[in-house]
Amino acid sequence: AEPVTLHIGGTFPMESGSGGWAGGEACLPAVQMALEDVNNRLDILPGYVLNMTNHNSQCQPGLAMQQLYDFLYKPPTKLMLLTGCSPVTTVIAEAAPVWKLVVLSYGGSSPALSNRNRFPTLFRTHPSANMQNPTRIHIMEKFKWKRFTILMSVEEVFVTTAKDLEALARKKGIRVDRQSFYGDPKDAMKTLQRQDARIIVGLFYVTEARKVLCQAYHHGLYGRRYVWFFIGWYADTWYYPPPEEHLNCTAEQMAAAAEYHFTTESVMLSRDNLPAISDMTGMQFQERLTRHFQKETANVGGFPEAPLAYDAVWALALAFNCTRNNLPSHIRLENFSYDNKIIADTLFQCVKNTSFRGVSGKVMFSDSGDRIARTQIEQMQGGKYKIMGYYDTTSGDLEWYNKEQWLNGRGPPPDSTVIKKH
Ligand SMILES: CC1(C)CO[C@@H](CC(=O)O)CN1
Repeated sequence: AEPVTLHIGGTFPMESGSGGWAGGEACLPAVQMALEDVNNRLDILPGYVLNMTNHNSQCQPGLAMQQLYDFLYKPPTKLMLLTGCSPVTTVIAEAAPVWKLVVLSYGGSSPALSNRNRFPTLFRTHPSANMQNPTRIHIMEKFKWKRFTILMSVEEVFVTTAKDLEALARKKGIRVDRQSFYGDPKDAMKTLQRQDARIIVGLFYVTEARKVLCQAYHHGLYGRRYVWFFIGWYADTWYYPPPEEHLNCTAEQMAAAAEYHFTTESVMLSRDNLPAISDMTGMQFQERLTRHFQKETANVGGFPEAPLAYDAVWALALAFNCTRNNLPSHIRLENFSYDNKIIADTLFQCVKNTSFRGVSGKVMFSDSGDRIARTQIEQMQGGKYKIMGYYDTTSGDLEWYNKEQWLNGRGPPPDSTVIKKH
């Protein structure tokens, strides 16, 4: 018999529009690869074939609303929606429950998306930006730093991340000061100097990071007595000053200020040699996806997040499979409609119980639908990032390689309030 088609909708930000994330360039091919792989598997959804209608959201919420309308009011009925960047995920995941739709986001990092009241049916294979906070606190404790300063740009994702970081620090008796800025960090940097800030966690996009680094150089806020934490998903050479940004720092000055800074980022590609459920290891997936592009993958939007997009389709397919096996005999998956509570509730439970080895690592969701992922810590040494270790939030274990370096080879700098032993 002909296989029955199950339809899904997907939005992909192919251009960054107003400075958003243009991750669709790599994530759309990754999703299409996953749909092909799942449809070729006889042991998953036998008798069914998955089909996706996709739109280019340009990371624009307004455009995404129009596309949601298109998904909903143009047949055929969709059983689930895939979304990319946070602003689009926010509007679609807030509306979706009205049509009893589950939303799976492969690119939403905003901590605000963990709100189960606003987004009751949202799950994301992309970790929340908050996932890095327990790691940052663990490192502060490891080096016995009792005080640090958050320097942040006032975008929502950084404001929410900073709030979570402060709350965690307070719980651990670590003092936190916070300096925020929008666009130009100059005044905030002057305040850091006045407050004798030594351990600084930076929360901003890469363009602001370069301005901060150049200001740090000119204010002398670097070297033996300072430790900077930057976000780890900037490009490896992010601190080279692009001429068009007119930073009044040379490459050497930027490199000097950047030396020995730490970064934290969520692990998005499994390093396991054990193959994932798709029979590929993370590396094999990456090699296969690279063949789709004629240019350097470092310049392909969303390439680091592609494993998350690939695994989102597997999570969706396994949840459909689970739903098929748990429906009452008189109801079939293809009977899904936007007011069918039994299928919607069964599907929600199946997604909630997701647990499989993906190319991005173990895929599991917390009660708020967040991706549970490990964090990677690196340090800039001699202009190159070196992996310092991994932190597993679930177990609280820090796998540390003892390769960190400090200026003049001595131990970590004091945070200027460490109670000196008399
Ligand atoms: C790590 C990054 C770049 C964080 O922003 C995500 C996009 C978003 O949250 O809108 C994509 N991944």
